[in-house]
Amino acid sequence: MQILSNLLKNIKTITIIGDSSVEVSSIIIDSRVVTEGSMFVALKGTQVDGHTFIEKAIGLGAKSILCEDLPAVQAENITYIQVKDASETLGYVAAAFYGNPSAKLKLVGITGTNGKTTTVMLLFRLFRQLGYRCGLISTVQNQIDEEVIASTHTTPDAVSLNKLLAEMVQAGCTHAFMEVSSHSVVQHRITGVTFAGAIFSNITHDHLDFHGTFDNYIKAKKGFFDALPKTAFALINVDDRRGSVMVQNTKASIKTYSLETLATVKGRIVSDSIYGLQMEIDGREIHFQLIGTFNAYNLMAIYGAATLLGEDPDEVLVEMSGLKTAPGRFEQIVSIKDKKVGIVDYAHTPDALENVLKTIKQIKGDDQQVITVVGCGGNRDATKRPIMAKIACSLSNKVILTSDNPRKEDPLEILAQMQKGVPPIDFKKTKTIEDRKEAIFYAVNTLAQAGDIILVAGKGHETYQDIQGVKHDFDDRLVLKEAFGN
Ligand SMILES: CC(=O)N[C@H]1[C@@H](OP(=O)(O)OP(=O)(O)OC[C@H]2O[C@@H](n3ccc(=O)[nH]c3=O)[C@H](O)[C@@H]2O)O[C@H](CO)[C@@H](O)[C@@H]1O[C@H](C)C(=O)N[C@@H](C)C(=O)N[C@H](CCC(=O)O)C(=O)O
Ligand SMILES: Nc1ncnc2c1ncn2[C@@H]1O[C@H](COP(=O)(O)OP(=O)(O)OP(=O)(O)O)[C@@H](O)[C@H]1O
Ligand SMILES: N[C@H](CCC[C@H](N)C(=O)O)C(=O)O
Ligand SMILES: [Mg+2]
Repeated sequence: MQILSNLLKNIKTITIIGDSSVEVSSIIIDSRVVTEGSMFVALKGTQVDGHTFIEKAIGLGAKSILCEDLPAVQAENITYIQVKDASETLGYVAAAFYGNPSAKLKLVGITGTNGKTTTVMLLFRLFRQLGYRCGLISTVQNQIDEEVIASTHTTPDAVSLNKLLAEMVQAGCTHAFMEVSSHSVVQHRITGVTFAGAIFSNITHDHLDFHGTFDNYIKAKKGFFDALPKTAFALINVDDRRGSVMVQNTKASIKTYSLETLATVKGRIVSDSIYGLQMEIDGREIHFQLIGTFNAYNLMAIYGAATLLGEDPDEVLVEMSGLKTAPGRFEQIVSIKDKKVGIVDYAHTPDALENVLKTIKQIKGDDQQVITVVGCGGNRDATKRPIMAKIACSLSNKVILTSDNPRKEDPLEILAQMQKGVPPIDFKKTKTIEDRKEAIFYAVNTLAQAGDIILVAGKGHETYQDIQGVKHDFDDRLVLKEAFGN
C-alpha cells in the first residue's frame, strides 16, 4: 500500500483531479485484473487503447486512474492523474511503488539482436559460483536465486519488472542480470530503472515489423544507453559497426570489447572446435566449453561486465571456463544408434542462423553432411523469411523449411515467403514440410546418414508450437530424441 502523492513526487503532471492522498493498493495496466484500490494505468497499445477500459476498471474497484486523455465524464471519489505520456510515467510510478529496487542491486542489462539470453544466463551462473545471491530476467526464465519463475517476455512490463526486482532485493540478492529488448526501451518498460552496467552485443536484421525501419531499431537500442547514469558502465562490442553509435550520447563510462581492435577487453581466438573455445583474454589464455566465434563475443562481454563490477580477473576466468551453454543454444543431442548429431539452436534471425551454420561448418568433419530444419515465426518481421531460407541453403547440404510458431498467420503463406529466398540452383536440395515434427523425422530418418549433423533452428528452449493462438506442446529436443530412438 502506498499513498498516491508519494508516487507522484517527481512526476510532471498535466492535471490531478481528486484526492491525491488516496491509497494505492496495486498498479494495474490490464483492466481485467483490477482489484479494490488499484491504480489503473491507461496505455495506448498496438491493438487497443487502454483508455476505453477506464470505466470497467473503476467498476472493479480502481480508485485512481493514470491517463493521457481525461474521460468526458469523471466518476466521483476517483482521482484522475493526466500526464503527457502514460507509458513513460508508469515506469517511474512502478519503480516508486516498489521502493526503487533496482538502485539496491548491482543490475546489469544487455541489449542487442542476438546473445542477450546467453550472456545474462552465464553471468547469473558465474556470479552464483562467485558466491553471490543473484536475480535473472531472461527469455527462457526469470530467477530469484534458486527460485525459478516462468517468463512471458524477454523484458517484462514496468510493473512486473519492478515487482520482480523488489522480490530479488527482499530475498537478499546483491546482483541481477537482465535482457533489455528493443520493444522494452520504446515501451518504457525499463524507464525509472537504475542500471549499474549496460552491454551492447550487436545489431542485425530483426523486428522491423515493430520498429518500421532499421534506423528506428538502432535508435530504440541507443535509448537504453542514453538513459544510463554517470555511475554506470556501458560495455560495447566495437567490432559491430553500430557499437560506437550506441554510446554517442551516454553519460555512462564507456568500455569496449573486441576480437579485432584495441579495446578495454581484448580477446583472441586461439582455437575453436567441437570441444570448445581456446581464447586469450586480457593476456590470459583459457579454455571455454562454449563453441563458435559468436560465443567468443559473449564470453568477452561476460568477462568485461564481471571485472567492471569489481571481480578478480583470474577468479572470473577460472569460473567461466566451466560454464555450459544456455538451454536451446547450440544444444547437442547425439543418436545412440548411429551417432547422428542433432543441434538445437534458437537462431531465429538471419545473422544468428548464419553464425550457427558457419560455426558448424568450421568444426565439422569433411564427411559429415549438414541438414537444416528451419522455419520463421508468424506475426513477426516477414522480411527476414526469404533471407533466412537463402542462408540455410547456402550453408547446408540439405534444407527442410517448416513451421515455427505460425501464430495467427497461415503457415503455408509463411513457407511460400521463405521459398522465395531459395535460389533456383538450390531447389533440388530443399523440401517444405509444414508439420515440424514430420520435418524433423524426415531429416533424421530419410535424409541423414550416420554421423551427419541435423541443425534444428529457431525454437531453442521453447516447449510449444503456437498455432492460431493455441500453444501445443512441442520441444525440438524431445522430438529429436524420439526421431533418434534414444
Ligand atoms: C507488440 C508488443 O510489444 N506488445 C506488448 C504490449 O501490448 P500492446 O501494446 O499490444 O497492448 P494492447 O493489447 O494494445 O493493449 C493496450 C492496453 O490495454 C490494456 N487492456 C487490454 C484489454 C482489456 O480488456 N483491458 C485492458 O486494460 C492492456 O493491458 C494494455 O495495457 O504490452 C503488453 C503489456 O506489457 C505486452 O504483453 C505485449 O506483448 C505482446 C504479447 C508480445 O508479443 N510482445 C513481443 C513482441 C515482445 O514484447 N517481444 C520483446 C522482444 C523479444 C526479443 O526479441 O527478445 C520482449 O521483450 O519480449
Ligand atoms: N553474440 C552473438 N552474436 C550473434 N549470434 C549469437 C550470439 N549469441 C548467440 N547467438 C545466436 O543467436 C541465437 C539466440 O541467442 P540468444 O538467445 O542468446 O539471443 P537473444 O538476444 O536473447 O535473443 P531474443 O531476442 O530472442 O531473446 C543463438 O541460439 C545463437 O544462434
Ligand atoms: N523473442 C523473439 C523470439 C522468436 C522465436 C521464434 N521461435 C518465433 O516464434 O518467431 C520474438 O518474439 O520475436
Ligand atoms: Mg533472449
